Amino acid sequence: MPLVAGVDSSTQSCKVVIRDAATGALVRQGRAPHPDGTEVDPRAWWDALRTAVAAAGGLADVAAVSVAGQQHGMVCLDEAGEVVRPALLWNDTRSADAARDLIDEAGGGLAGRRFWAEAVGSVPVASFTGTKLRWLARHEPERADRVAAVCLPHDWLTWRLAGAPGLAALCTDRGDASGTGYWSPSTGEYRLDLLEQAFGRVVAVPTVLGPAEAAGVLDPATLGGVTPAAGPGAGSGVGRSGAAPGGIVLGPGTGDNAAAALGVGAGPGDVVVSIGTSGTVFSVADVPAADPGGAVAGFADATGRYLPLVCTLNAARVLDAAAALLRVGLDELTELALSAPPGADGLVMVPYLEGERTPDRPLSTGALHGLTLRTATPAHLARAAVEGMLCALADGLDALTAQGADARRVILVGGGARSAAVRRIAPQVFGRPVVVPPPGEYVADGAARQAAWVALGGAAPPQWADAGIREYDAEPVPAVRERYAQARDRTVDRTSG
Ligand SMILES: Nc1ncnc2c1ncn2[C@@H]1O[C@H](COP(=O)(O)OP(=O)(O)O)[C@@H](O)[C@H]1O
Ligand SMILES: O=C(CO)[C@@H](O)[C@H](O)COP(=O)(O)O
Repeated sequence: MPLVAGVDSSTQSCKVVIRDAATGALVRQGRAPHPDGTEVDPRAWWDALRTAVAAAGGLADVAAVSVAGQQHGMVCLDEAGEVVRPALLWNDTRSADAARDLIDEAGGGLAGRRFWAEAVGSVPVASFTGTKLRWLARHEPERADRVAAVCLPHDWLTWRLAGAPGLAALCTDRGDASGTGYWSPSTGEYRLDLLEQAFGRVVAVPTVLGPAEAAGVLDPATLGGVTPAAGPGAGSGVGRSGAAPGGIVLGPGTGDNAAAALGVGAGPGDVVVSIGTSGTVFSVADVPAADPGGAVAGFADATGRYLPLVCTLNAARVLDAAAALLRVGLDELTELALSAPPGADGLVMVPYLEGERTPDRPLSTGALHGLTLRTATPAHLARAAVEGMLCALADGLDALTAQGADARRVILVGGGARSAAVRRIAPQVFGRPVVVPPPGEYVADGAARQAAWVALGGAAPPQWADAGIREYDAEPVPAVRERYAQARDRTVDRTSG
């Protein structure tokens, strides 16, 4: 059976998995770090992809590869296909004013938000590509003048794998297109009028492919010296082993959350909570969402359906920050958090360390409330960090269910789900059991499953064996969320200095 590769080019790193297309069995994998920051030269992602592919033993023996990536990042290209400026990422909040302006231009207030929710499924926030284009047009007009095409991180990487064959060859998928702010999940069409409104003129945008439509063929020269397979089970040259005679097919790819939904096989009644750099809460739906309140983004998924999603800017890094503050590792942070009582005796952390997207408070800062001599301990702080991060996600879960999501099962994934404290405290905060698949790369797995769908054909992605799940249940502790609700609006904004 052929092998397939899935890539997750996420905020903090690039991960590559090679799996058996028919069974989904993991054959080999690799990873490489990304630079820090909310503004990144896309060439750094390309270098990381090459390194991760090499660490995974190369792609010589795979039949198809799909790239999933962090959503929304603005990658601007000039006529020659060169990157115009470092990409502004989903967690870069400099375009918050642009988001507000776009809402105001549509009538402001609820009317403005309703307009956007109905037009493109989501109310603009600083994360979305269209607001970043508005920021570019306003703040860097000379660079803006050079822009001939705009695409997203996964679109650009797929295009590079194809050998960067001209701007007309750029392509994307429904899932990632739905996070731009100028593509409508309900009609399946670009809203070039809204792109023009945001940027001042229309530029080239990627063709939106169907869920299992090929994006082209990998140009082996692009991976240079890292293509030859080196790992166990690897083949020995393009066109040999499982690779298709016509070359390695490129799948359409998708946004990382849509890929995670594919990777965990999310179905009716499932809500996925992902704790990575972002915290996301989402489900797969048969009808598009349009939440004028703005908490739920009405994205599309990677199978032809929809992916209503709530995203916070502050998730796994809240734990990283708490560990750094306490000068402990993540394992010790877990031990500390679990040694404090639920509710941390009233210590509450509002986790807006990077500003916040949901609720829309791009300038906010984090806060600690309830400090007393009793709660001024490392254990209380560790517990408050885990609970505060989870309370923000629980608010997201409420927003998603208010939009009609059926949350019979919460599936917890992402780097933060590796923390035993997160796994054990989540049911107390969410008020329902959570299931946790074995630690893995579910975004890259979803991309691999899409690649298998492209390689094998068929009306639906191939069924892969369930990785097995572990259920965590605990008595709900409503007081934790009640106390958080008292605290979450009491934060100060960051100063310009
Ligand atoms: N055992 C652990 N406990 C808590 N956090 C962890 C643990 N292992 C990894 N992480 C965190 O997970 C994050 C990376 O998760 P990941 O889902 O790969 O993020 P992203 O997809 O945004 O790059 C890092 O911030 C890392 O510190
Ligand atoms: O902006 C969103 C979703 O709308 C984020 O979920 C990004 O897609 C980044 O994901 P991670 O790197 O945190 O997985």
